[in-house]
Amino acid sequence: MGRVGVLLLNLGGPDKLEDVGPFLYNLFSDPEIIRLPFRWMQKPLAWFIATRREKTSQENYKQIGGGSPLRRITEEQGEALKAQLDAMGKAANIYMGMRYWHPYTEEAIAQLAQDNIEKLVILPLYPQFSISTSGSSFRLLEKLWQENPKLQPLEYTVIPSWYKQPGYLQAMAELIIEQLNQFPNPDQAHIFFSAHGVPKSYVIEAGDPYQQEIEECTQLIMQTLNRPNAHTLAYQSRVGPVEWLQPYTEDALKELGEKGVKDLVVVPISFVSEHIETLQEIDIEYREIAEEAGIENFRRAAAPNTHPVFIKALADLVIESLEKPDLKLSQVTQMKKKVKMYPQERWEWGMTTSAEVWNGRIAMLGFIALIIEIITGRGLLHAIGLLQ
Ligand SMILES: C=CC1=C(C)c2cc3[nH]c(cc4nc(cc5[nH]c(cc1n2)c(C)c5CCC(=O)O)C(CCC(=O)O)=C4C)c(C)c3C=C
Ligand SMILES: [Fe+2]
Ligand SMILES: [Fe+2]
Repeated sequence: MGRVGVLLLNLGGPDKLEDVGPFLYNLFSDPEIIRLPFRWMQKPLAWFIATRREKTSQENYKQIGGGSPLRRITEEQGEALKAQLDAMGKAANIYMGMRYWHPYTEEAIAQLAQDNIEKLVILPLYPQFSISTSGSSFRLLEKLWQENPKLQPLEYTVIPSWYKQPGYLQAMAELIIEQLNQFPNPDQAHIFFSAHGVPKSYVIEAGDPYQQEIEECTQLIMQTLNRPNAHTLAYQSRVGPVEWLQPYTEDALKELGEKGVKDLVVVPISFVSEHIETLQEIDIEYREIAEEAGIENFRRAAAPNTHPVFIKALADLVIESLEKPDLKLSQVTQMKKKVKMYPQERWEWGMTTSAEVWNGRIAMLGFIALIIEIITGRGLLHAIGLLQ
Protein backbone atom coordinates (compact mmCIF):
# COMPACT_ATOMS: atom_id res chain seq x y z
CA MET A 1 0.00 0.00 0.00
CA GLY A 2 1.45 3.37 -1.00
CA ARG A 3 1.46 6.57 0.95
CA VAL A 4 0.48 10.18 0.51
CA GLY A 5 2.77 12.50 -1.44
CA VAL A 6 2.76 16.29 -1.17
CA LEU A 7 4.24 18.26 -4.05
CA LEU A 8 5.28 21.76 -2.94
CA LEU A 9 5.49 24.16 -5.89
CA ASN A 10 7.57 27.32 -5.91
CA LEU A 11 9.38 29.63 -8.27
CA GLY A 12 13.01 28.69 -7.47
CA GLY A 13 15.95 31.03 -7.32
CA PRO A 14 19.64 31.04 -8.33
CA ASP A 15 21.85 29.27 -5.77
CA LYS A 16 24.95 31.27 -6.80
CA LEU A 17 25.84 34.29 -8.96
CA GLU A 18 26.67 32.21 -12.08
CA ASP A 19 23.13 30.80 -11.97
CA VAL A 20 21.49 34.22 -12.28
CA GLY A 21 21.69 34.47 -16.13
CA PRO A 22 20.33 30.95 -16.85
CA PHE A 23 17.67 31.37 -14.12
CA LEU A 24 16.46 34.63 -15.73
CA TYR A 25 16.48 32.98 -19.16
CA ASN A 26 14.25 30.17 -17.84
CA LEU A 27 11.92 32.72 -16.24
CA PHE A 28 11.53 34.91 -19.31
CA SER A 29 11.16 31.84 -21.58
CA ASP A 30 7.86 31.15 -19.84
CA PRO A 31 4.87 32.39 -21.87
CA GLU A 32 2.97 32.87 -18.58
CA ILE A 33 5.58 35.51 -17.59
CA ILE A 34 5.98 37.29 -20.92
CA ARG A 35 3.01 36.97 -23.20
CA LEU A 36 3.88 37.18 -26.89
CA PRO A 37 1.67 36.69 -29.94
CA PHE A 38 4.09 34.19 -31.55
CA ARG A 39 5.78 31.23 -29.80
CA TRP A 40 8.98 31.47 -31.89
CA MET A 41 9.73 34.93 -30.45
CA GLN A 42 9.84 33.65 -26.87
CA LYS A 43 13.38 32.23 -26.70
CA PRO A 44 15.26 35.05 -28.55
CA LEU A 45 13.44 37.66 -26.46
CA ALA A 46 14.07 35.69 -23.23
CA TRP A 47 17.77 35.57 -24.08
CA PHE A 48 17.81 39.31 -24.87
CA ILE A 49 16.05 40.38 -21.63
CA ALA A 50 17.98 37.91 -19.44
CA THR A 51 21.32 39.14 -20.86
CA ARG A 52 20.35 42.79 -20.29
CA ARG A 53 19.11 42.16 -16.74
CA GLU A 54 21.80 39.73 -15.58
CA LYS A 55 24.34 42.25 -14.16
CA THR A 56 21.80 44.32 -12.18
CA SER A 57 20.15 41.20 -10.88
CA GLN A 58 23.57 39.74 -9.86
CA GLU A 59 24.33 42.97 -7.95
CA ASN A 60 21.07 42.47 -6.03
CA TYR A 61 21.85 38.83 -5.25
CA LYS A 62 25.34 39.91 -4.07
CA GLN A 63 23.64 42.10 -1.44
CA ILE A 64 21.90 39.04 0.05
CA GLY A 65 24.97 36.79 0.17
CA GLY A 66 25.34 35.75 -3.51
CA GLY A 67 22.26 33.58 -4.02
CA SER A 68 18.63 32.93 -3.20
CA PRO A 69 17.72 31.27 0.12
CA LEU A 70 14.48 29.96 -1.44
CA ARG A 71 15.66 26.36 -1.91
CA ARG A 72 16.98 26.05 1.68
CA ILE A 73 13.82 27.56 3.18
CA THR A 74 11.49 25.44 1.02
CA GLU A 75 13.43 22.33 2.14
CA GLU A 76 13.03 23.39 5.77
CA GLN A 77 9.29 23.97 5.21
CA GLY A 78 9.03 20.49 3.65
CA GLU A 79 10.76 18.85 6.63
CA ALA A 80 8.60 20.74 9.12
CA LEU A 81 5.44 19.83 7.18
CA LYS A 82 6.43 16.15 7.12
CA ALA A 83 6.98 16.18 10.91
CA GLN A 84 3.64 17.97 11.46
CA LEU A 85 1.74 15.51 9.23
CA ASP A 86 3.41 12.60 11.06
CA ALA A 87 2.29 14.07 14.38
CA MET A 88 -1.27 14.29 12.99
CA GLY A 89 -1.16 10.61 12.00
CA LYS A 90 -0.72 11.18 8.25
CA ALA A 91 2.63 9.90 6.98
CA ALA A 92 3.62 11.62 3.73
CA ASN A 93 6.52 11.95 1.29
CA ILE A 94 7.27 15.58 0.53
CA TYR A 95 8.52 16.64 -2.92
CA MET A 96 9.71 20.08 -3.99
CA GLY A 97 9.14 21.27 -7.57
CA MET A 98 10.61 24.62 -8.63
CA ARG A 99 9.50 26.31 -11.83
CA TYR A 100 12.72 28.04 -12.99
CA TRP A 101 15.61 26.50 -11.06
CA HIS A 102 16.74 23.33 -9.28
CA PRO A 103 15.16 21.13 -8.09
CA TYR A 104 12.91 21.52 -11.14
CA THR A 105 9.29 20.36 -11.15
CA GLU A 106 10.28 17.78 -13.80
CA GLU A 107 12.81 16.25 -11.33
CA ALA A 108 10.18 16.00 -8.59
CA ILE A 109 7.71 14.35 -10.96
CA ALA A 110 10.33 11.83 -12.15
CA GLN A 111 11.03 10.93 -8.51
CA LEU A 112 7.42 10.57 -7.44
CA ALA A 113 6.57 8.49 -10.52
CA GLN A 114 9.07 5.92 -9.16
CA ASP A 115 7.81 6.00 -5.58
CA ASN A 116 4.78 4.05 -4.53
CA ILE A 117 2.50 7.06 -4.00
CA GLU A 118 -1.16 6.31 -3.40
CA LYS A 119 -2.40 9.88 -3.57
CA LEU A 120 -0.66 13.16 -4.39
CA VAL A 121 -1.60 16.61 -3.06
CA ILE A 122 -0.35 19.48 -5.24
CA LEU A 123 0.25 22.48 -2.99
CA PRO A 124 1.67 25.72 -4.48
CA LEU A 125 3.60 27.81 -1.94
CA TYR A 126 1.74 30.90 -3.16
CA PRO A 127 -1.29 31.75 -0.99
CA GLN A 128 -2.97 33.65 -3.83
CA PHE A 129 -3.41 32.35 -7.39
CA SER A 130 -1.81 34.12 -10.35
CA ILE A 131 -1.50 32.99 -13.96
CA SER A 132 2.21 33.90 -13.64
CA THR A 133 2.94 31.71 -10.59
CA SER A 134 0.68 28.80 -9.58
CA GLY A 135 -0.98 28.97 -13.02
CA SER A 136 2.35 28.50 -14.77
CA SER A 137 3.29 25.52 -12.58
CA PHE A 138 -0.15 23.93 -13.11
CA ARG A 139 0.18 24.25 -16.89
CA LEU A 140 3.60 22.62 -16.76
CA LEU A 141 2.23 19.76 -14.63
CA GLU A 142 -0.69 19.29 -17.02
CA LYS A 143 1.83 18.92 -19.86
CA LEU A 144 3.99 16.45 -17.88
CA TRP A 145 0.87 14.39 -17.08
CA GLN A 146 -0.10 14.27 -20.75
CA GLU A 147 3.42 13.24 -21.81
CA ASN A 148 4.10 10.53 -19.22
CA PRO A 149 1.81 7.46 -19.31
CA LYS A 150 3.25 6.32 -15.93
CA LEU A 151 1.53 9.29 -14.31
CA GLN A 152 -1.95 8.53 -15.68
CA PRO A 153 -2.99 6.11 -12.88
CA LEU A 154 -1.64 8.37 -10.11
CA GLU A 155 -4.50 9.88 -8.12
CA TYR A 156 -4.01 13.52 -7.26
CA THR A 157 -5.76 16.67 -6.13
CA VAL A 158 -4.78 20.33 -6.55
CA ILE A 159 -5.08 23.19 -4.05
CA PRO A 160 -5.36 26.25 -6.35
CA SER A 161 -5.05 28.95 -3.67
CA TRP A 162 -5.43 29.08 0.11
CA TYR A 163 -5.25 32.69 1.30
CA LYS A 164 -8.42 32.23 3.41
CA GLN A 165 -6.95 29.40 5.50
CA PRO A 166 -7.43 30.50 9.17
CA GLY A 167 -4.02 29.17 10.34
CA TYR A 168 -2.22 31.10 7.61
CA LEU A 169 -4.11 34.30 8.54
CA GLN A 170 -3.26 33.69 12.22
CA ALA A 171 0.45 33.21 11.42
CA MET A 172 0.47 36.46 9.41
CA ALA A 173 -1.26 38.32 12.26
CA GLU A 174 1.29 37.00 14.78
CA LEU A 175 4.20 38.06 12.58
CA ILE A 176 2.73 41.58 12.27
CA ILE A 177 2.07 41.84 16.04
CA GLU A 178 5.73 40.87 16.71
CA GLN A 179 6.76 44.02 14.82
CA LEU A 180 3.99 46.31 16.13
CA ASN A 181 5.06 45.48 19.68
CA GLN A 182 8.50 47.00 19.00
CA PHE A 183 6.98 50.50 18.74
CA PRO A 184 6.29 52.69 21.81
CA ASN A 185 2.75 53.26 20.39
CA PRO A 186 1.87 50.03 18.55
CA ASP A 187 -1.61 51.29 17.48
CA GLN A 188 -0.11 54.35 15.73
CA ALA A 189 2.10 52.38 13.33
CA HIS A 190 0.97 52.15 9.71
CA ILE A 191 0.68 48.61 8.32
CA PHE A 192 1.91 48.48 4.71
CA PHE A 193 1.02 45.37 2.69
CA SER A 194 3.41 44.96 -0.24
CA ALA A 195 2.32 42.33 -2.77
CA HIS A 196 4.38 41.20 -5.76
CA GLY A 197 2.90 42.97 -8.78
CA VAL A 198 1.76 41.58 -12.14
CA PRO A 199 1.10 43.46 -15.39
CA LYS A 200 -2.36 45.09 -15.24
CA SER A 201 -3.36 43.31 -18.47
CA TYR A 202 -3.17 39.94 -16.66
CA VAL A 203 -6.10 41.04 -14.49
CA ILE A 204 -8.04 43.20 -16.96
CA GLU A 205 -7.65 41.14 -20.15
CA ALA A 206 -6.70 37.63 -19.05
CA GLY A 207 -8.96 37.44 -16.00
CA ASP A 208 -6.21 36.70 -13.45
CA PRO A 209 -7.96 36.57 -10.01
CA TYR A 210 -4.68 37.63 -8.33
CA GLN A 211 -5.61 41.25 -7.50
CA GLN A 212 -8.99 40.27 -6.04
CA GLU A 213 -7.39 37.49 -3.94
CA ILE A 214 -4.65 39.86 -2.68
CA GLU A 215 -7.25 42.51 -1.72
CA GLU A 216 -9.44 39.97 0.08
CA CYS A 217 -6.42 38.45 1.83
CA THR A 218 -5.39 41.92 3.09
CA GLN A 219 -8.87 42.45 4.57
CA LEU A 220 -8.86 38.99 6.18
CA ILE A 221 -5.44 39.56 7.79
CA MET A 222 -6.62 42.94 9.14
CA GLN A 223 -9.76 41.28 10.57
CA THR A 224 -7.69 38.50 12.16
CA LEU A 225 -5.30 41.09 13.58
CA ASN A 226 -8.22 43.02 15.08
CA ARG A 227 -6.20 46.19 15.77
CA PRO A 228 -7.09 49.83 15.00
CA ASN A 229 -4.01 50.51 12.81
CA ALA A 230 -4.33 52.25 9.45
CA HIS A 231 -3.20 50.15 6.50
CA THR A 232 -2.24 50.41 2.81
CA LEU A 233 -1.88 47.85 0.01
CA ALA A 234 0.63 48.41 -2.80
CA TYR A 235 2.45 46.34 -5.45
CA GLN A 236 6.21 45.86 -5.79
CA SER A 237 8.86 44.44 -8.16
CA ARG A 238 7.64 45.86 -11.47
CA VAL A 239 9.68 44.60 -14.47
CA GLY A 240 9.59 46.11 -17.99
CA PRO A 241 7.80 49.06 -19.58
CA VAL A 242 4.10 48.08 -19.37
CA GLU A 243 1.73 49.18 -16.62
CA TRP A 244 1.54 46.86 -13.58
CA LEU A 245 -0.99 46.78 -10.76
CA GLN A 246 -1.04 50.08 -8.87
CA PRO A 247 -0.27 51.79 -6.56
CA TYR A 248 3.41 50.95 -6.87
CA THR A 249 5.12 50.34 -3.52
CA GLU A 250 7.71 53.14 -4.01
CA ASP A 251 4.98 55.74 -4.77
CA ALA A 252 2.79 54.67 -1.85
CA LEU A 253 5.78 54.87 0.56
CA LYS A 254 6.62 58.40 -0.62
CA GLU A 255 2.99 59.44 -0.20
CA LEU A 256 2.83 58.10 3.37
CA GLY A 257 6.10 59.87 4.21
CA GLU A 258 4.67 63.15 2.87
CA LYS A 259 1.55 62.64 4.99
CA GLY A 260 3.75 62.45 8.09
CA VAL A 261 3.71 58.70 8.83
CA LYS A 262 6.74 57.94 11.04
CA ASP A 263 6.27 54.29 12.12
CA LEU A 264 5.73 51.64 9.47
CA VAL A 265 5.53 47.83 9.30
CA VAL A 266 5.88 46.34 5.82
CA VAL A 267 4.09 43.02 5.31
CA PRO A 268 5.23 40.91 2.32
CA ILE A 269 1.82 39.48 1.52
CA SER A 270 2.39 37.28 -1.54
CA PHE A 271 5.47 35.42 -0.26
CA VAL A 272 5.74 32.64 2.32
CA SER A 273 9.57 32.53 2.34
CA GLU A 274 12.33 35.09 2.52
CA HIS A 275 13.95 35.68 -0.86
CA ILE A 276 15.37 38.46 -2.99
CA GLU A 277 12.16 40.52 -3.06
CA THR A 278 11.99 40.66 0.76
CA LEU A 279 15.68 40.67 1.73
CA GLN A 280 16.95 43.02 -0.97
CA GLU A 281 14.01 44.89 -2.47
CA ILE A 282 12.04 45.62 0.72
CA ASP A 283 14.81 45.59 3.35
CA ILE A 284 17.31 47.63 1.32
CA GLU A 285 15.68 49.51 -1.60
CA TYR A 286 12.26 50.35 -0.15
CA ARG A 287 13.72 51.11 3.29
CA GLU A 288 15.95 53.75 1.66
CA ILE A 289 12.99 55.28 -0.22
CA ALA A 290 10.85 55.31 2.94
CA GLU A 291 13.56 56.91 5.06
CA GLU A 292 14.20 59.58 2.43
CA ALA A 293 10.46 60.30 2.48
CA GLY A 294 10.60 60.92 6.25
CA ILE A 295 9.48 57.55 7.65
CA GLU A 296 11.68 57.18 10.75
CA ASN A 297 11.00 53.67 11.98
CA PHE A 298 10.81 51.18 9.12
CA ARG A 299 10.20 47.57 10.18
CA ARG A 300 9.25 44.45 8.23
CA ALA A 301 7.20 41.43 9.27
CA ALA A 302 9.12 38.23 8.56
CA ALA A 303 7.81 35.86 5.90
CA PRO A 304 6.04 32.84 7.49
CA ASN A 305 8.99 30.49 6.64
CA THR A 306 8.74 27.67 9.24
CA HIS A 307 6.55 29.47 11.79
CA PRO A 308 4.78 26.58 13.61
CA VAL A 309 1.29 28.10 13.14
CA PHE A 310 1.98 28.40 9.42
CA ILE A 311 3.29 24.84 9.10
CA LYS A 312 0.21 23.56 10.96
CA ALA A 313 -1.91 25.54 8.46
CA LEU A 314 -0.17 23.76 5.54
CA ALA A 315 -0.74 20.37 7.22
CA ASP A 316 -4.44 21.21 7.74
CA LEU A 317 -4.72 22.19 4.09
CA VAL A 318 -3.23 18.84 2.99
CA ILE A 319 -5.53 16.81 5.26
CA GLU A 320 -8.65 18.81 4.27
CA SER A 321 -7.85 18.42 0.57
CA LEU A 322 -7.64 14.63 0.99
CA GLU A 323 -11.14 14.65 2.48
CA LYS A 324 -12.70 16.78 -0.28
CA PRO A 325 -13.52 15.70 -3.86
CA ASP A 326 -10.42 15.79 -6.08
CA LEU A 327 -9.66 18.92 -8.08
CA LYS A 328 -7.95 18.17 -11.39
CA LEU A 329 -5.31 20.21 -13.21
CA SER A 330 -7.68 20.67 -16.15
CA GLN A 331 -10.17 22.33 -13.75
CA VAL A 332 -7.66 24.85 -12.39
CA THR A 333 -6.07 25.75 -15.73
CA GLN A 334 -9.37 25.96 -17.61
CA MET A 335 -10.23 29.47 -16.46
CA LYS A 336 -7.45 30.89 -18.58
CA LYS A 337 -8.60 29.15 -21.72
CA LYS A 338 -11.91 31.01 -21.55
CA VAL A 339 -10.26 34.42 -21.89
CA LYS A 340 -8.18 35.86 -24.68
CA MET A 341 -5.01 37.85 -24.20
CA TYR A 342 -5.56 39.47 -27.59
CA PRO A 343 -9.17 40.61 -27.57
CA GLN A 344 -9.92 41.00 -31.31
CA GLU A 345 -8.55 38.58 -33.87
CA ARG A 346 -10.53 40.02 -36.83
CA TRP A 347 -8.97 42.91 -38.72
CA GLU A 348 -10.78 46.26 -38.42
CA TRP A 349 -9.85 49.64 -39.86
CA GLY A 350 -9.28 52.74 -37.67
CA MET A 351 -7.98 53.23 -34.13
CA THR A 352 -9.47 50.02 -32.77
CA THR A 353 -8.25 47.42 -30.27
CA SER A 354 -7.54 45.16 -33.21
CA ALA A 355 -5.33 47.82 -34.82
CA GLU A 356 -3.43 48.31 -31.57
CA VAL A 357 -2.86 44.58 -31.23
CA TRP A 358 -1.61 44.31 -34.81
CA ASN A 359 0.60 47.41 -34.41
CA GLY A 360 2.12 45.75 -31.34
CA ARG A 361 2.72 42.52 -33.25
CA ILE A 362 4.34 44.30 -36.19
CA ALA A 363 6.53 46.38 -33.86
CA MET A 364 7.59 43.21 -32.06
CA LEU A 365 8.46 41.50 -35.35
CA GLY A 366 10.55 44.51 -36.36
CA PHE A 367 12.26 44.50 -32.99
CA ILE A 368 13.15 40.80 -33.20
CA ALA A 369 14.41 41.26 -36.77
CA LEU A 370 16.62 44.12 -35.57
CA ILE A 371 18.11 42.02 -32.75
CA ILE A 372 18.79 39.11 -35.09
CA GLU A 373 20.41 41.52 -37.56
CA ILE A 374 22.65 43.04 -34.85
CA ILE A 375 23.72 39.57 -33.68
CA THR A 376 24.29 38.00 -37.13
CA GLY A 377 25.51 41.12 -38.97
CA ARG A 378 23.20 40.31 -41.91
CA GLY A 379 19.85 41.68 -42.98
CA LEU A 380 17.94 44.48 -44.68
CA LEU A 381 19.53 47.37 -42.74
CA HIS A 382 23.05 46.13 -43.57
CA ALA A 383 22.04 45.62 -47.21
CA ILE A 384 20.85 49.23 -47.58
CA GLY A 385 23.86 50.56 -45.63
CA LEU A 386 22.06 51.77 -42.51
CA LEU A 387 23.99 49.31 -40.31
CA GLN A 388 27.69 48.48 -40.77
C1 LIG B 1 3.39 35.91 -5.89
C2 LIG B 1 4.62 35.95 -6.23
C3 LIG B 1 5.14 36.33 -7.54
C4 LIG B 1 4.49 36.86 -8.67
C5 LIG B 1 3.04 37.20 -8.86
C6 LIG B 1 5.50 37.05 -9.68
C7 LIG B 1 5.29 37.56 -10.95
C8 LIG B 1 6.31 37.97 -11.80
N1 LIG B 1 7.68 37.99 -11.57
C9 LIG B 1 8.36 38.49 -12.65
C10 LIG B 1 9.74 38.66 -12.78
C11 LIG B 1 10.73 38.25 -11.86
N2 LIG B 1 10.51 37.60 -10.68
C12 LIG B 1 11.72 37.33 -10.07
C13 LIG B 1 11.92 36.73 -8.87
C14 LIG B 1 10.91 36.23 -8.06
N3 LIG B 1 9.54 36.38 -8.22
C15 LIG B 1 8.87 35.74 -7.20
C16 LIG B 1 7.50 35.68 -6.99
C17 LIG B 1 6.53 36.18 -7.87
N4 LIG B 1 6.70 36.61 -9.15
C18 LIG B 1 9.88 35.14 -6.36
C19 LIG B 1 9.58 34.26 -5.19
C20 LIG B 1 11.14 35.47 -6.89
C21 LIG B 1 12.50 35.22 -6.35
C22 LIG B 1 13.27 34.16 -6.23
C23 LIG B 1 14.61 34.36 -5.56
O1 LIG B 1 15.57 34.38 -6.29
O2 LIG B 1 14.71 34.49 -4.34
C24 LIG B 1 12.77 37.80 -10.92
C25 LIG B 1 14.25 37.63 -10.65
C26 LIG B 1 14.84 38.58 -9.70
C27 LIG B 1 15.05 39.91 -10.34
O3 LIG B 1 15.86 40.00 -11.28
O4 LIG B 1 14.36 40.85 -9.94
C28 LIG B 1 12.17 38.39 -12.02
C29 LIG B 1 12.86 39.02 -13.19
C30 LIG B 1 7.36 38.82 -13.62
C31 LIG B 1 7.69 39.42 -14.97
C32 LIG B 1 6.11 38.50 -13.10
C33 LIG B 1 4.76 38.60 -13.69
C34 LIG B 1 4.46 38.58 -14.93
FE1 LIG C 1 8.63 37.51 -9.74
FE1 LIG D 1 12.75 42.36 -7.91
